[in-house]
Amino acid sequence: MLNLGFTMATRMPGEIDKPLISHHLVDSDGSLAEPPVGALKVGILGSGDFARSLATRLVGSGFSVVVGSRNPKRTAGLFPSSAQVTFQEEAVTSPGIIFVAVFREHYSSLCGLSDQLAGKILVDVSNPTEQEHLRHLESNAEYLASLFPTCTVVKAFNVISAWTLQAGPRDGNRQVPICSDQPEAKRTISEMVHAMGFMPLDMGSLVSAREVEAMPLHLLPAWKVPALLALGLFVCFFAYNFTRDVLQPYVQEGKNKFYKLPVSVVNTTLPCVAYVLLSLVYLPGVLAATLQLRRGTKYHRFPDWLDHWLQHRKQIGLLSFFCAALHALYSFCLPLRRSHRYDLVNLAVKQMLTNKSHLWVEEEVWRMEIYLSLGVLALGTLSLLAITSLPSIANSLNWREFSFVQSTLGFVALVLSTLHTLTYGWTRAFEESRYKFYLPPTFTLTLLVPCVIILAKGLFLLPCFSRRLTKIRRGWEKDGAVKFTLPADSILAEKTSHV
Ligand SMILES: NC(=O)C1=CN([C@@H]2O[C@H](COP(=O)(O)OP(=O)(O)OC[C@H]3O[C@@H](n4cnc5c(N)ncnc54)[C@H](OP(=O)(O)O)[C@@H]3O)[C@@H](O)[C@H]2O)C=CC1
Ligand SMILES: [Fe+3]
Repeated sequence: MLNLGFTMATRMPGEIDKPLISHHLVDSDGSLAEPPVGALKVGILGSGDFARSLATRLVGSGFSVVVGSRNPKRTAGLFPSSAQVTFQEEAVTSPGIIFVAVFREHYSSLCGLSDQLAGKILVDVSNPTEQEHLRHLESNAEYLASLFPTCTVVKAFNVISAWTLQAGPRDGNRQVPICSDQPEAKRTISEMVHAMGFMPLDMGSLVSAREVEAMPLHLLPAWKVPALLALGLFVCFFAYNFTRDVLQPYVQEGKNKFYKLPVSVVNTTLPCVAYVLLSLVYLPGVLAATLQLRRGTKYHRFPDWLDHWLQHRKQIGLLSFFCAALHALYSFCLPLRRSHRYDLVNLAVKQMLTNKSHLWVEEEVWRMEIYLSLGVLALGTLSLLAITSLPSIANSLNWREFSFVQSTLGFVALVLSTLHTLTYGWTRAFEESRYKFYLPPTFTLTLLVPCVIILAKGLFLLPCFSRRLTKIRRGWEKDGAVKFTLPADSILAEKTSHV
């Protein structure tokens, strides 16, 4: 392994995360200190945004930095004073590790340095654009390796932005995926990553570079389907509520109720979306358990659609929480609307005219008290679920605690939401006057799936089903014989074992 200089500390057993070199070498006045004499020398080719941030972080982490530029005079002033900025040829002579902070299309312009670079580690930090990624079959790192066959290429740091490097690891993404065909070189760069305060993540050989380079191109891939689902539900429920609450009074009675669109209709739509989404978090688990019960074994792959659905439960749950939180906020705003005040005043005037002094419907009062309380409890439970799904919190829970919160408390949230919806509806579902255009009140549409889930969960608790499910999940087959299994299948089955 390459020696990382005399500032290296000895690592104690178990201290995996402790950097071998003290990072953030900052003077008491906040400026970056000079690297210690004898510190490991690192070269950087390029003097752009990334090179500057990298040099700053490297100097701050105790490395000696030499930058290779085509025009050192122009760029020297932009780098920390302790970094040496010189011509490319001079910069690559002494360091054993060279960061290539130039774009792929300029790699070939570095070929003149092949002799000086021979035997050294080249760190490829580049990121392709989406078009480049599709256009080139080989990754940037593999291309660099093909141009410099006498060098060892390591892919690293491409997922870290120049800004994160500059600001320090505390403000950004700490993980740095690394891959190379040379384990020794990979280890050396991992040490550097540690020293700079980041966490190295071994991605294997250089073939993985394509995957590593694709990482920053993804735009929330796990959220695409859940977000589209939530949007689709929102559009459907909004259209339904618009037809019932705005279009119908306009067409049949000539009443203009379009003012309801921004707040009232949205607020009737949001709880429906939240409620259906929450049901969709628990429905695949019920389907998976039903499939296992029917097949009598867990060693059968679930259909692809069910597997994908199971994997997206967290995102669907978080979107459900988001809609529920918005519903709570909108509900707070309802009494603030001018239309609401007019309604109240009009009601008071109407009462006076009809000589009624005391308006108090005991049943309505109770209904509202109960459904508000249940709504607050449901939102509180959903908040707990959302908080525990954050990686930092989830990592601090053991498997049983996590399963209890996500499975048991999640189910409690579903039951509370169902009760909230039922008490909101109370007898409304059966009142003929509530059916407009022959369309039933919206909440009745949302009740079917959660009720099926609650019923199924109740059934699974019955001894005959629960015993059978336990047996299946522990690997006891219908005929008593344990079949040959693929590990992937059992992992998949385990994922649903907390249904
Ligand atoms: N900016 C960022 O946040 C991130 C950037 N990266 C990667 O880092 C690399 C550099 O990016 P960035 O610093 O932003 O880009 P810049 O355009 O700011 O810098 C590119 C540098 O390449 C050097 N260079 C060397 N040879 C040539 C040449 N023939 N033609 C033009 N320039 C040349 C230039 O330095 P000189 O003139 O001194 O020779 C120039 O400053 C890229 O591969 C990028 O994908 C990766 C992650 C994040
Ligand atoms: Fe509500």
